[in-house]
Amino acid sequence: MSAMLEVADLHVGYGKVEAVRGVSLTLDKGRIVTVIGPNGAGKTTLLGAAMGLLPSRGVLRFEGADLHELGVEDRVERGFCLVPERRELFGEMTVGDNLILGAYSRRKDGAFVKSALDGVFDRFPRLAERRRQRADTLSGGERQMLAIGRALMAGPRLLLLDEPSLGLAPLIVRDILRIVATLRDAGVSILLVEQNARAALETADYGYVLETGEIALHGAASDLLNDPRVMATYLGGATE
Ligand SMILES: Nc1ncnc2c1ncn2[C@@H]1O[C@H](COP(=O)(O)OP(=O)(O)OP(=O)(O)O)[C@@H](O)[C@H]1O
Repeated sequence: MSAMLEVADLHVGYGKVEAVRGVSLTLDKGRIVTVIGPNGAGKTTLLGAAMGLLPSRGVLRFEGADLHELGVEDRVERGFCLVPERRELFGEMTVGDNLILGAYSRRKDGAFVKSALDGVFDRFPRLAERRRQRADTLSGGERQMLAIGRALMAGPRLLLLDEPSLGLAPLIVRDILRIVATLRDAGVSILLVEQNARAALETADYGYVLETGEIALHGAASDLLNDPRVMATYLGGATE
């Protein structure tokens, strides 16, 4: 089976500074692949290149098609959707209106928008309860749910998630990542970038460790959770 997303020897830089240096990874359809690593390792940069927000060189293919030939909108059309690290919600708009913006590319198809909205509200009852509330009145966890919900409004096939656990309490992180796992079970493929290595590896099928722009280690997520190097550096020294 060929990979849904194939990245090989990818280089991404800001001017002369190379932030991603020869990264290779693959993501098979219906899987959660996580990229873990410390602050500044290049995780966000990697997602930016995959989404087409940053120029890159190397192999970048989606279902066999060369992504370098596709702009951001083409990638969205093919089913890419990025949930950015800062969530980037419109605070003064209601929860419902933020969600509807997520279906912007299909805004003229009222039946699609309604059914997508119903789908998000089924998945996130908390957002349904707060649909008329301003987004800036939500808690951190609810904002992350809204950011993911807005991405789902576009009907994604590949979700790029940038640090969904950022700033959230451990119990909320668990809730959010449980939802991420249900999305995978519903057929959405997921590239999950995280600093919270344990939570990410407990959720993902496969993991890559990114250090200063290079893949230091990769393997089945369950193996990485028990890898002494990962344990020592990213999991606080021991498994629970
Ligand atoms: N706009 C930019 N201009 C110049 N350098 C940048 C820019 N954005 C990121 N960098 C640099 O690229 C490197 C990788 O940053 P990146 O944000 O991709 O890391 P990260 O692993 O996502 O870290 P974090 O968890 O802090 O977001 C860092 O050295 C960072 O300082």
